[in-house]
Amino acid sequence: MKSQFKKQQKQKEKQNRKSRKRKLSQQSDNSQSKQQNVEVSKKIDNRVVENTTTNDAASTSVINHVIQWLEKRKKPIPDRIDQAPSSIELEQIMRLLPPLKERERRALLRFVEKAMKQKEDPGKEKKIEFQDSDGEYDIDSKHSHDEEKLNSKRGTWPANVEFSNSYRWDASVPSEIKTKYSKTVRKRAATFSRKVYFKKITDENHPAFGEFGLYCSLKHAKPGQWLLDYVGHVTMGEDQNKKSDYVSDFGENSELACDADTYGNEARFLNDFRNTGRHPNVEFNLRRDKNGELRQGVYVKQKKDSKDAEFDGIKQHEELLVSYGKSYWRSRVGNLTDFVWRLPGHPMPEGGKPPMNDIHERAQS
Ligand SMILES: C[S@@+](CC[C@H](N)C(=O)[O-])C[C@H]1O[C@@H](n2cnc3c(N)ncnc32)[C@H](O)[C@@H]1O
Repeated sequence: MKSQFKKQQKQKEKQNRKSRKRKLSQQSDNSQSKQQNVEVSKKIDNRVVENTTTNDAASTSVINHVIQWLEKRKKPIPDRIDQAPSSIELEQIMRLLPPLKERERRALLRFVEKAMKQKEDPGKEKKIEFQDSDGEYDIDSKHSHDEEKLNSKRGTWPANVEFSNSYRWDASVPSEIKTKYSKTVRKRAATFSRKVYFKKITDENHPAFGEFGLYCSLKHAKPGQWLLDYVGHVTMGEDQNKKSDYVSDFGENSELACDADTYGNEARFLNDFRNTGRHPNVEFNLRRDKNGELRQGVYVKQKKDSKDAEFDGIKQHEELLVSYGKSYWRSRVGNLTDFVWRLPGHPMPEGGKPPMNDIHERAQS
């Protein structure tokens, strides 16, 4: 009895699907012929006629997208949708649907809106996603003319450092910690970020003259914008290499250390603001990526957190500067007051950079 009922149900669904397909192809034929009519009338009297076709075709694809979304989630497709006029609005379609959860309603609306937008301007949607999401490491698209120009500014990646956008977990990190921070690790492309570039510092007055620095390649990086992640070899904090100059605290309780000395990405070239005459313009913030992996993001500072009253983001070719924290410097140079010779917002002192300002020399003395 049950199985016969099921059989009838299945047959009904099959018929519904067929009639839906027929209807959709009729609708698209209709809209095509309407489109031709509009074209013809334009040619005859050379006037811009209201394009009714757009509305019809748009609603047809709205229905299409709604059905596509429901089918993918194996949700019943009500007959009422099949019988709906092609001019139906998305809001009305939503009312014809089986009761969806609020979360599902929002997901469906987002899906249809995105699909419609992409149809209007297929290039636009992709571009926005590329610039603002953390999916940047997934994309292997063609470079624009501007990017090529910026690429030529980029320094040569040091041969002794393995480039990667994924963390390398030390075998000694307990598996509970590793899974807490990266349940499903996404394979990231080993490509440079398009938002930043690194190059040798040629300004003799710069405290890190002769080393590398990290610069903004975007026309304007807005306050609060995510730029890239600090990536490296991850160990427990107590196991960190004390001789490395590239260690950043990591983990929700800073129980880990992320060392980019011989493994990592461009974020390893971030310099500290001290003695540059500038305030820090970026900061580290922990974030979870779309798969829930914990990442140490490098973000443009928020206006309210900047010590520079005029701060409004970072301009193209401006150096990104962070604060390493006092303890980083104390462990290397001892007394910080003696080490700092130029304050933010202040000009170069007369006579230029003082002797013995190189932190490596100081550390050895
Ligand atoms: C994480 S690395 C930064 C990138 C480094 N400049 C490079 O070329 O690899 C840290 C090292 O950069 C240099 N550095 C960064 N900020 C500095 C500053 N404000 N003054 C002097 N040296 C700095 C120091 O040599 C420090 O040990």
